[in-house]
Amino acid sequence: MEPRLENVKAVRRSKEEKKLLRKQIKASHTLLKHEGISTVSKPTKSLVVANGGLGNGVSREQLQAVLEEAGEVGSLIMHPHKPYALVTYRTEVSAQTGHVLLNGRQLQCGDQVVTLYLSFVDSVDTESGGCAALPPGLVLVEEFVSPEEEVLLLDAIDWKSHDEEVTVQKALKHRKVKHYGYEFRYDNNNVDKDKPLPGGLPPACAFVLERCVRDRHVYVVPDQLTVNQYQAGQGIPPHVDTHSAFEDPILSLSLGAKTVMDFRHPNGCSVAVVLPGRSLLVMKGESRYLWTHGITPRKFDVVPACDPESPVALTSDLSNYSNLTLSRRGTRTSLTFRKVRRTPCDCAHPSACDSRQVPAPPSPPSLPRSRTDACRLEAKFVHSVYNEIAGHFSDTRHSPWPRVRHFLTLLAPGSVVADVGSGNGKYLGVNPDAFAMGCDRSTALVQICSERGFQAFVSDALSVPLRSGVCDACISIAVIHHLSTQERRQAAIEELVRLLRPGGRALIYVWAMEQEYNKQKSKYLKETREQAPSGSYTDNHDQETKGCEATATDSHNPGQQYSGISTQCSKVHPGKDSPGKLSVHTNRTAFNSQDLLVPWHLKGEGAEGVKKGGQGSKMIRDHPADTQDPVLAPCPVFHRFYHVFQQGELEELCARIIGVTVECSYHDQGNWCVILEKTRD
Ligand SMILES: O=C(O)CCC(=O)C(=O)O
Ligand SMILES: [Fe+2]
Repeated sequence: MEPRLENVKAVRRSKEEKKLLRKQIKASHTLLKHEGISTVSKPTKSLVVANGGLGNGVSREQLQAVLEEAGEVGSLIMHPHKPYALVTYRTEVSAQTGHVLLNGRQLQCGDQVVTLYLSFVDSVDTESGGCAALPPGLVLVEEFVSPEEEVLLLDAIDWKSHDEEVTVQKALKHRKVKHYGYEFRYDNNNVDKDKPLPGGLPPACAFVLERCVRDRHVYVVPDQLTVNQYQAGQGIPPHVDTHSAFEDPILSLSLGAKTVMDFRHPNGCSVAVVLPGRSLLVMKGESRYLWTHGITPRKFDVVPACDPESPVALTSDLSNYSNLTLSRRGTRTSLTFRKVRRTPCDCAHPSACDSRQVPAPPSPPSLPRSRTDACRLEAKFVHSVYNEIAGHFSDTRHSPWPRVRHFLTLLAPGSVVADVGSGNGKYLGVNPDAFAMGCDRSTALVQICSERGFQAFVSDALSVPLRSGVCDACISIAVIHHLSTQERRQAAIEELVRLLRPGGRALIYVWAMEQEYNKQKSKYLKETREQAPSGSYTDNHDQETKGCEATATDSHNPGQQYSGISTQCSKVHPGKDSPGKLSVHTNRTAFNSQDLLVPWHLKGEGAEGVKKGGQGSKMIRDHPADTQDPVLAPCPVFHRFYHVFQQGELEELCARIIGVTVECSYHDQGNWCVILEKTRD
């Protein structure tokens, strides 16, 4: 009996080990795919700890303690929201011990358990970023009021009448809001300027206002106050305070627990600002008019680890930091003081200004009649739009489409692949054995590729700066439909063919006019607004569905700020009045013309949290952007030009090109696709 038992035990152990190894390999594939981190098999001093990130709810202290079981830790890098950490031990022996000892280790993080998987990496960049610049015009004044004054101010807020109005359930879900001076109406994002509230501002606030004037933060005394009280887990969606409602600047006094406020430029650049209790935030100029501000609803913030409990204001783009930790949120009350505006806003940011949007709608563009027209149309309705929406666009693009992945994974090791129109680079890491280069017309998207560790450069799809015949394969996914004439669409395919060596293959995807094929509706049509609420993104086949969709708020939000930004056509309505003009497509409906403008509703940071939580990476799940929140985030609308392809059109275009054969063509979730082979030079 003895030996048999021993045998069973041995088999069991090795099964567990095998399972662990499988999971570890899977984790390192995920790291490569989503984070661009390559692991190596030979031992080094550095390890990537999958699932050991701040994004998994693991705190720095907790992870450090576990890692030190294996030896002395030289550096530990934990980036905000990421599902991994990077550790460098003092010696390779310690790293090897850590690799053996800690693989599969389970950590209790709040009410969830995470399992760590460790793999060696070649080296770790230990650069710790400094403080990022604040958005222009933003000033943070620490210790603006004393602890005694803080108590006095908090006592002066009368929540009683507020609490009677809201049900317990609502109060639990949302931050508490109370207005003084004038009511701020969330239905039209404006104030009733002719209906001042009785009682004005609480007298207890007078000293704050005097101090603000004394210190020249404002020149005109504010006459409106909004008090927001946030419990841990509550937030405010990203928004710009309506230009036509309030003057510049806006002052926000933070009382109680500190929080992190996120500022975001329309180009996607974001800065997280730690607001300590008793500090005054002055939003002026660009930071007041152009950048959105918001607080992501979550229970922990990621803050620099140096002194997380200190009230010192640390303003930074947290993604530059390596030395970060989690800080539990508490109750924060903010007093936002504003001056009601009596004349239309004449700020320097008309693209974001609701006062500027009353004039007649700008005329929609027509289909181009010349090469110059086409370039102009694409510059305005494709290139500049992708630059403006790059951050949000990238947030909605994570999973490679299976058939594109399949094409890439079949390539022989060492193959050279060009992804022409690589977007955020989601295909560049799919086949680690191939050498993939990305290029895109959008500088902002190329920047995102580089940040993810991919090779990418800025290039027009019609003239890629690579030698002819250098590629074994090319992909062009959701790119050619953005070209506005047939000549240019054909030229884009010719350019792919030029890059291929004889025998090389290209995979092309374009959006299909036929969104229903073989009696099957594409996901784009199937996902109704209710199924895809604002900010809820899942990534799948349909290229242009997540994010360009109209959201539930659109139709109920007459006060929504349409910026139209670069496109200037957010109020374009096609049809009878504008013959020959491009029509604006209604998202998630069938196409009724081949050449059209497709709206993209730019969302802020709130959506990001949802996306990250939904990636299966065990990230802390930020509360989904709260569509019920009374503050409606202004949602600028951009329009992108598309030529949707009819059945057979893509093949026909390929057939015009000499030295090419179409190997196969298919319909894939609302796209027409071909694989072509270059038969000769
Ligand atoms: O809580 C804060 O500091 C900001 C509040 C705010 O942005 C607003 O009420 O518009
Ligand atoms: Fe605000």
